[in-house]
Amino acid sequence: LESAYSQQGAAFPSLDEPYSPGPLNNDATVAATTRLIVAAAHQLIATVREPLETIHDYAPGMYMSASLGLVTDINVPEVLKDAPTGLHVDAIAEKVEVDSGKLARVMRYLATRHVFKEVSPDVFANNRVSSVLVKAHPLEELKTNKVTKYVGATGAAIVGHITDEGLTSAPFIIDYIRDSPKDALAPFNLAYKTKATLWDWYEEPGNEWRGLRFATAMTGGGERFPPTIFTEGFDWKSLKEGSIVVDVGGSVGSVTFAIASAFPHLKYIVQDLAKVVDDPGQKFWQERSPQSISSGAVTLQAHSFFDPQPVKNAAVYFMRLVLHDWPEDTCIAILKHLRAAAGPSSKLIIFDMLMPYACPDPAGGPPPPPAPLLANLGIAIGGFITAVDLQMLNFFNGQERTLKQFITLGAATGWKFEAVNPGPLAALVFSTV
Ligand SMILES: C[S@@+](CC[C@H](N)C(=O)[O-])C[C@H]1O[C@@H](n2cnc3c(N)ncnc32)[C@H](O)[C@@H]1O
Repeated sequence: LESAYSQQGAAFPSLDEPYSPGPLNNDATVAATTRLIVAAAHQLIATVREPLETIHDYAPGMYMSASLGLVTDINVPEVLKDAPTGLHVDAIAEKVEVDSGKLARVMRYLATRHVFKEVSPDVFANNRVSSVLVKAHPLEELKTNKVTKYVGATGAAIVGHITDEGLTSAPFIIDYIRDSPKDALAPFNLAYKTKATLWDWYEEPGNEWRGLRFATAMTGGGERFPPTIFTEGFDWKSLKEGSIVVDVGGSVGSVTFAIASAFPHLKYIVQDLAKVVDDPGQKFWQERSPQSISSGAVTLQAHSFFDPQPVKNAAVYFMRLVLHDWPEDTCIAILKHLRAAAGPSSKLIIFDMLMPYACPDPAGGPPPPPAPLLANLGIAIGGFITAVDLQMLNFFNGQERTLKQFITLGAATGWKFEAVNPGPLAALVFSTV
């Protein structure tokens, strides 16, 4: 890593400095090397550590969620943004209006795990990790305006979503799996005593700001994946001028933005629930590319994918990270609506993660990493996917699926599997049978 950086005339970024995207941010070799180091370091820790110590580290994982949730909610990274040498916890506590002694304990818990730096006793500064939680508005606005608080701050929005409705629901995973309660869609429904899906719950009075936060989190979730996954996952150039591409459950349309920027000869329709396309959706495009909307190149359309698909015979229907939100029977309903609207040459593209086993897959797959590393590189690759998988269970009884499970879903709904472009987010291409 050091030599790759020095070839660029840059030093490897320091953990003590706030994050800024370096010259090798999207470099595939650097990313692969980083993953190997992370997987090896984590496996080494598990190997050498006393097992009880490992368990004592894992079991209280909820304190990490609670601590991250607190500092994000009360805007600590924002307060530290303009104090590169750090601030005494008394000064931080005064600005964020909480008890200083308790805040110091949370800050030390996090600094011990490399989120913030304890520069000297009780003096804390942002580091590379905590700095990604800085929000996009002045502190006074953050304190008073819950609705706009997370807008434009994807890292904070992801943490907010996970450590608020996610953390509240997670303990109910135990009851949900052990007792299989018949009338609960997911652990979330047990926790909040509601029959509403998370999406409907976001529309209830008092929760709208959480829905908005989720939309911001999704934009950030999307930025995690290089745009080449979408632009190279399918041969968009082969489509005729003016062909229609539908982004189903597209949220604000961040994938469409990546594809439309590279392939302006196509017409795009981003569909999502009215709340999403009308507000954050319009804002997203007004900020990035208002001419795409005014020229008609991109249309935002309120549509539920449980209703018949209004755009018939599109060249492509695609979905990113939609099917993982839903259990099998619901995915089948969504895919059948698309199949009913499809024409003979329509394609379906599913951008979703493929669940990798922690052991070699007897059915094949990419070459395994060097022994004795786990086949899914442990926390370096499998860590994120298995966490999102449990998150999908937590909120929706959804799941991350293996390639075989996607092919089966397609076959059950009239979509024939054609090809897969693997990667951090796979692009699975289907055609009509
Ligand atoms: C996990 S997000 C993915 C968003 C987007 N595809 C992306 O990758 O940025 C799932 C999306 O499904 C949308 N959604 C939920 N229920 C829906 C429905 N019945 N019809 C259309 N969209 C829906 C949500 O509003 C949310 O934007």
